Amino acid sequence: MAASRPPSTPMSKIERAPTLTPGGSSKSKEEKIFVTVRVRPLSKKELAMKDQVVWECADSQTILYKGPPQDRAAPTSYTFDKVFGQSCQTGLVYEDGAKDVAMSALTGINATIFAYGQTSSGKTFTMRGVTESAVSDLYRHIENTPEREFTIKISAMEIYNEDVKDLLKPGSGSLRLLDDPEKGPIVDKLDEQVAKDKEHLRHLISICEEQRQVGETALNDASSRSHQIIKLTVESRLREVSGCVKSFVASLNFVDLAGSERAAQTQAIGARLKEGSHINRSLLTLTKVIRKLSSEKRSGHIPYRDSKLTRILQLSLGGNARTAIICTMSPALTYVEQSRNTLFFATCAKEVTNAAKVNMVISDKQLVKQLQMEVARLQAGQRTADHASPSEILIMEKDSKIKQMEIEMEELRKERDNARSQLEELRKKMGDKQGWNSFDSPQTARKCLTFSGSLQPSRMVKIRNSIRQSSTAPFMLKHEIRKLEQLQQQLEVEANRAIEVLHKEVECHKHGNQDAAETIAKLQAEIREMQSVRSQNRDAEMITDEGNGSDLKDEITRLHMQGSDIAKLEAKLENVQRSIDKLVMSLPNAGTQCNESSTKSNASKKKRRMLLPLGVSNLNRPNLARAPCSPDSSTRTLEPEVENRAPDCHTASHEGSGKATPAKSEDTGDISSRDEAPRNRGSGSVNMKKMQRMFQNAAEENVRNIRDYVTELKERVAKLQYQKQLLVCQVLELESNEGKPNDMEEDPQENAGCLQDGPESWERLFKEQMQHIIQLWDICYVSIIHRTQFYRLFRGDMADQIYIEVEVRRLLWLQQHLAEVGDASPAAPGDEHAVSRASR
Ligand SMILES: Nc1ncnc2c1ncn2[C@@H]1O[C@H](COP(=O)(O)OP(=O)(O)OP(=O)(O)O)[C@@H](O)[C@H]1O
Repeated sequence: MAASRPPSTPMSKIERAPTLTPGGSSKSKEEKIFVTVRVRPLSKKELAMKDQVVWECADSQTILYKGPPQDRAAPTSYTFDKVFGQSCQTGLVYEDGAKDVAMSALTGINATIFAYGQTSSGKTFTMRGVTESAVSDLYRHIENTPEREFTIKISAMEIYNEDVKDLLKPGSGSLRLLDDPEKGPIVDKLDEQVAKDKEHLRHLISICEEQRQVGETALNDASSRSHQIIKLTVESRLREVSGCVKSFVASLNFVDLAGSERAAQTQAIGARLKEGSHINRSLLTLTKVIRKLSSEKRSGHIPYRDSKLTRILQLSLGGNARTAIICTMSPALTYVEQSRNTLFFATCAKEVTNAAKVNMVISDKQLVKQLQMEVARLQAGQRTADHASPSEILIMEKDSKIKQMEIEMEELRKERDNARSQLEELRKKMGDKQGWNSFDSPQTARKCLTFSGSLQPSRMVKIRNSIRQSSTAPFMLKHEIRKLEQLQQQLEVEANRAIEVLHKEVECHKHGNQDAAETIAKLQAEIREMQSVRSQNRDAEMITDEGNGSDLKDEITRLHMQGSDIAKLEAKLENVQRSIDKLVMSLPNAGTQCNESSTKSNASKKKRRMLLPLGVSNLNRPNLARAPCSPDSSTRTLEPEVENRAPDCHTASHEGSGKATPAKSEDTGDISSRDEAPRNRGSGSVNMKKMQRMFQNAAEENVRNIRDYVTELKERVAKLQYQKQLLVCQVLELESNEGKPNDMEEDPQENAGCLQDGPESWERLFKEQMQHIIQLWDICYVSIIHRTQFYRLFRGDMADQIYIEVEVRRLLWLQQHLAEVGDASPAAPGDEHAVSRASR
């Protein structure tokens, strides 16, 4: 029943109702048509006829039949959303019966208010007041809502004799009805005007009323002969426009129907009769539609299309709109049947359910802008994909390659990190096992310094780096220092032994050179004295070494102290050799075999004197950068197999002299060998001269052998001196680099790989390094003398590897130094200018 209707929305809420968020409510809301009944007062004619008032409003929603009993089946009480008695003003009817629905248009909800009733029941009277109030309220709301911009448009039509006519455009003829898929039925070419303001709208509305077909009937002097529909389109949007803001748009229809009439009562004839016929027919269709819509079985056919009125009002009848129907009726008994029909219609109408929803649209301007942006985006994508210029294609390809390279670089970084971590683990393990800070065996040290590969530029850099790493390692230097110390001691012993043997040989050789013998004896005494001093020093050094290990600086200092000793030894050997040379020259068989070597030896001695031997006072970098002193004055080629090796007595003596080795006879002091003694004893008839000559020849041979042996010792001492110099260079380099970060990454992996290399690899590496050294000699203006000495002394023994590396290291430093002073251009071999520079 209508009694269960929710109360209408107060106007105050409508005026300041919060604006709905666009898109916040697109869901429809079902709502039944709001139906009210207004009973007008008795008209003058009804009063004149003393017609009886038979309808009375019992309350605001109930109307009762108070007249004489008629049809017992007819109800006497009707309830609606609102009933307005004879004294109610139109304002109240609007407020309570239409305003809520009308103001829905401000929030995007379609709204329709129409009046239904018999002719002269007061439909036009009511609708004019309702429309006027709604217009007033619309503009009042607009004025109170400055944040939104509103637009109100008006169009108006009448359905007169089933023709649709434009009330704002008189003479436009009958307009067609079209079905729009979205909007529903629309009137084609219906004029629509924008109301500039409230007055303008009122003016336009008044024009519509003036254009409406009105005719005089018996019941109404100004009877509306058509259905009038004034349509207001209300649009609103926020004034601060953003891209996503949409507008509300809704239609507010004011429908003033023509009244049903009975021809007998209206006494219509002619046109009026025809009009009445159309009116009644369309109203009958409306009634059918309402009845259908109000029935429980709504799924059946709704005859909207049976009349233009129902077609045009289709959305307002059971569709997307809120609808309010004001049914007007006369209270007179005379029209009780028509009033009952109205109440029956109203009763049906209040059962019709609509499904109204907020209508949001994007304005054309916004829509165009949005579409333009979308088109631009699509065009850009299309151009990129299909119509890129050559330069754009190139850039895209580059970008793709860069991305690919970045990916590959990332993979390489990961591989590098993995390799480093694995290497670090390997180092730790090896460090734990053998202790990288202390090499106990020369073999281990040598393996650590092993290189392999070809002498490509990159390989050269690796060699340099490895040299930097390996040759500057303190433990390696210490090891080499110790080795040199041993060699030095060994040479001292050998030299003393050789001198002793020589001395005995000379003493036993009666016709030997007495001066030489004295000289040898004197030297022998000096050497013994030197040995005694060396033994004391060595005892003290051993005490130091038994501690926590001596400092490298101390080591090299001690080696230098020994260096003075070995220099003395070298000088003594020089003297001994000179004496032996004199002795040999005094021998009867002294031939030309010795002349050549002696001549060259003397020349070498002169050269050697021109060069300063390395001493303590030379321990500074510039001096060290010079070519080291020439240690040798002999032309004898030093065989690799005897280098730095203690020769045994047999190998020290040349072939054919082993049987006459003086060492074998030193115990007895006899110059004759034991092998020779029986021979002497068993040959008493032998000519003594012949015997003496044989002894003399043997003695001479011994002397020559001793001379060769001494020469060999000299060579070894010279090499020892040279090695010491290189070690000093390296120690100084190490000290100068102390605390500095290593600017080159160590490549332990490379060294680890070299551990597997053998002598063949070393031979190849030696050749490469020598090529490198020769190149650096040219670059660094190294003297020809130094080159010759180095080339002769280091012939590829693996034990000399460290000195090869040190030479490279020294030359690299020299190259860098010369580059800094701006003179590092390669010199042609034999260039005197170059020689002088490298020797300065
Ligand atoms: N509530 C009312 N109070 C006072 N007078 C009214 C009321 N309703 C209608 N009238 C008067 O009744 C007469 C007929 O009213 P109206 O023209 O509005 O009827 P109608 O239903 O529109 O008729 P029709 O269908 O023929 O056009 C008018 O003169 C009008 O002034």
